[in-house]
Amino acid sequence: MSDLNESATPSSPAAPRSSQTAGPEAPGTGDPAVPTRERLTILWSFARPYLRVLVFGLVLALAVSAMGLASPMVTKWVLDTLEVDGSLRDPVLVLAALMVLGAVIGWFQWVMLGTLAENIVYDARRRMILRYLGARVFALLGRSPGELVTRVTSDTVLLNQAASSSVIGLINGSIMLIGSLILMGRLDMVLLLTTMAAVAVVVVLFIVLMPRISKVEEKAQAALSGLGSELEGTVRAIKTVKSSGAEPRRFAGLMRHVGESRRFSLTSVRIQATAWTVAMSGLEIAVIMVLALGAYRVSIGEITVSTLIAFLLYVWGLSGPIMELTQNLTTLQSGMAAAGRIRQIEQMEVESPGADVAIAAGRQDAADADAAERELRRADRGVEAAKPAVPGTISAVATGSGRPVIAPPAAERAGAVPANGGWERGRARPEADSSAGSPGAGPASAAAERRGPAVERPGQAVERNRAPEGEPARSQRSAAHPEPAASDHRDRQPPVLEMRAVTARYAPGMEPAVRDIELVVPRHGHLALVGSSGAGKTTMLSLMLRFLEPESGELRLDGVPYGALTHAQVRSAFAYVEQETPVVPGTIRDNLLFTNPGASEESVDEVLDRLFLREKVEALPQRLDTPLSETNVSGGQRQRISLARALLADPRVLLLDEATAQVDGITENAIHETIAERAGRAAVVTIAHRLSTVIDADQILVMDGGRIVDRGTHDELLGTSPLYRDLVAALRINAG
Ligand SMILES: Nc1ncnc2c1ncn2[C@@H]1O[C@H](COP(=O)(O)OP(=O)(O)OP(=O)(O)O)[C@@H](O)[C@H]1O
Repeated sequence: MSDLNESATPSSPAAPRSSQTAGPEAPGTGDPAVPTRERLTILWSFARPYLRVLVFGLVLALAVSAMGLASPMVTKWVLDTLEVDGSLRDPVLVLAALMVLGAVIGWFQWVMLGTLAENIVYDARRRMILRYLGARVFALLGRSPGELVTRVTSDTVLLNQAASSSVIGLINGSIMLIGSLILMGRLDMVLLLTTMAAVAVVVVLFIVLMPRISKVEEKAQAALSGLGSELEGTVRAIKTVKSSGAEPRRFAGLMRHVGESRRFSLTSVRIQATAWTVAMSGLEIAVIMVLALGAYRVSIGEITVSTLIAFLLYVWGLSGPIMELTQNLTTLQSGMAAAGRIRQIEQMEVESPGADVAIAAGRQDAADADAAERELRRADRGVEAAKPAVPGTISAVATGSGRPVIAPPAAERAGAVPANGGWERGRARPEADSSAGSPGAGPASAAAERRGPAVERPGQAVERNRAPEGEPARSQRSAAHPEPAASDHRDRQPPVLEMRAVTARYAPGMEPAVRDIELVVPRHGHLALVGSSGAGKTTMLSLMLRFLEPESGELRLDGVPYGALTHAQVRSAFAYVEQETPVVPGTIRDNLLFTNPGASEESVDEVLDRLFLREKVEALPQRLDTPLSETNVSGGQRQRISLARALLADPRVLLLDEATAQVDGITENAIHETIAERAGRAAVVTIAHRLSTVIDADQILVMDGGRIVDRGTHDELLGTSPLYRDLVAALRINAG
C-alpha cells in the first residue's frame, strides 16, 4: 500500500466552514463545488504512489498496441507474398507470434491494472475513514451518517478505474490513434485525409459531450447519497415510522431519490449512447468512403489492392483506440465526479494536525510495524512541537489501549498526594511513578516532564503495565480493590478541572451555546448540572471532552491549559456515558472493554454483578461474546452496559448524561450507586434528570440560557433559587 504520508492529504485543520462554503455548491450536497483542476489533483494524488506500476502498465499497453498496429502491415506482407508466389511461412509465423504475445501481455496487464485499481480504492477508503475518525466531532455530526457511508462505499468504486487504467487507456489510445494515422499516411495520403475528416467530427463531438457526462454523474451520485442518508434515517426510526403509519410517505420520499438517481443516470446513458453511436457511424462512413475512393484509386493504378486492404484494416482498427479513448474519458469523468465528493470529505476539519496520521499509526498491525514506528515518531514529533512547555505539570504514558494519559501534578507524584485508584484508569503507571515518595519532583520525574507526552505502541504499554510477579496487575488491582480515598489530603489537591470565563458557540454567527462559564470541578465529589432544555448542559460536557473548542476563556486539567495538551491526553482523564448510550459495533465484551481494553476478567465480573447484568449475560447464547445490537438488550440494560464500560475505565472524571426517559428501577439504582461509589474517590459530573441524583450532589449548578445562574447544594438552592425550585418541582412531577 502507499505510504501514509503520500496518500493522506495534509491533515491540518481545514479552512473555516464559512470560507469553504464560498462559491457554487456541488449538486445536492450543500458543499462547495470542487474545481476541475482540484479534482484532477485528487485523482493524481491517488495514482502517484503507484507511478512505477502505471509506467510499467503503459509500456505493456504500448507493446500490445504496437503488435496491433503491426498486424495490418504483416497482412499486407502475406498478400504481397501471395502475389509473387513466395513462401508464406515467415509472414504467417510472425502473424501468429504477434497474436500469442499480444494475448499473454494483455492478460498480464489486465491483472496488474486490476490490482492497481483495487489498491486505489483501498487507499481512498482508508483516507476517508481516517478523516472521519480524526474529524472534529461536530464537523462529522453535521453530516448525515448514510451520506458518509455512501461516500466511502460507492464513490470510491468510481474512482478506481479513473485513477489507474483510464490514464493508461488515454495515453495508449492516443498513441494508437496517432500511430494508426501515421501508418495510414505512409500507405496513402489521399485516403488518410478522407479518414481524418470523419475522425475530426468524432473528436469535436466528444469534447462537447464529455463534460456533460461528469455533471450528470455527479448529480446521480448526490441522489444516491441522499437515498443512503434518508434510508438510514428511516431504518433507524422504523418504529416511529410504523407507529405513525408513515410507510407510504417514507416510501414516496425515498423513491424521490431513487427516481432522481435513475433520471441522471439515464441522461448519462443517453449522452454516452449518442457519443458512441456517432463515433461508430463516423467510422463506418469513413470505411465506405475509403472503400469507394480506394477502389477508384486501385482502378487508376495509384495504389495496389494490398495497400487498400491494409488501409481498410487500419480504418476498422481505428474503432479500438477510439473506443478506448471514449471509454476512458467517460471513466475519467465519473472518477472526477467522485474525486470532487472525496475532496469535500477531506476538507472536513480535523481535531488537530496529524490526527489522522496518529490514528493510522495506532492501528498498524505487526506486518508493517516499521511504518507504524516511523509514523508514530513523526506523530510524536508533531505533538512535541505543538506542545508548549508547561514545567512540572505534564508527563504522559501510554495506556493499555494506546491512549496517552497525563501524569499527576508533581506534588501528587512526589507523594504529597497519595495516588488514588481513580488516577489512571487502572492502567499503566507513569514513569515518574518511580519518584513517588521522594521529596519534591526528583530527577526521574523532572526528566519525564522534560520528555513530555510519549506515545507508545499498545504492545509496549502492556509490557510496562505488567505487575511484578505475585502482584496483581494495576488494572486488576484498582478496579477490583480500589485504594481508599485520600480524604485527609483532599484540601491540598488542585481541582481536576477548571473552566475560566468560557464562552463557546457551535458555528460563527450563531448565538453562544454557553457564556462566561466559571467552574471548578474538585478531584472528588459529585457535581450536578441542571437546567431547562437548551440551557447548555450537554455543551458543557462537549467542552470538557474537547469536542468543542471555546471561543474565549480557558479550560484546565490539573491546572494545565487544554491548549497545552493533546486531545487524547485530555480525554484520557474522562469516561463518558452518553444519554443515548449507543452500542459500539462488536460483542458485549467489546462494548465493556471499549475504553479500557486492558481491564481484567475479575473487574469485568465485578461490574457485571454490581450493575445487575450477570443474569442477562449468562442467558445469552455466547455470553460475553454475543454480538451486541440495539435489539438484543433492553434500553435499561444498554445504559447499564455503558455504565459498566465507564466503571471499567476507572476514570478520574466520570461524565454522566442521564437519560431523560424513565429508566427502570434496576438501572436507576445502578446509576445512583455508581455515582455514590465513584464520587468517593474521583470526580463525577452529571447532567441530572432525576431528583435522587440532584439531591445527593455535593454541588449543583443551575443553568439557564447558556449561563450558570445559581450554584449550591440542594438545600441551599431551595432557599435561594426560584429557577431551581421550579426545576425540582418539574422533576417531582416527572418522577410521579
Ligand atoms: N450541534 C449543534 N449545533 C448547533 N447548535 C447546537 C448544537 N448542539 C446544541 N446546540 C445549541 O446550543 C444550545 C445549548 O444546547 P445543549 O445541547 O447544550 O442544551 P442542553 O441543556 O443539554 O439541552 P437538553 O437538556 O435538551 O439536552 C441550544 O441552543 C442548542 O440549540
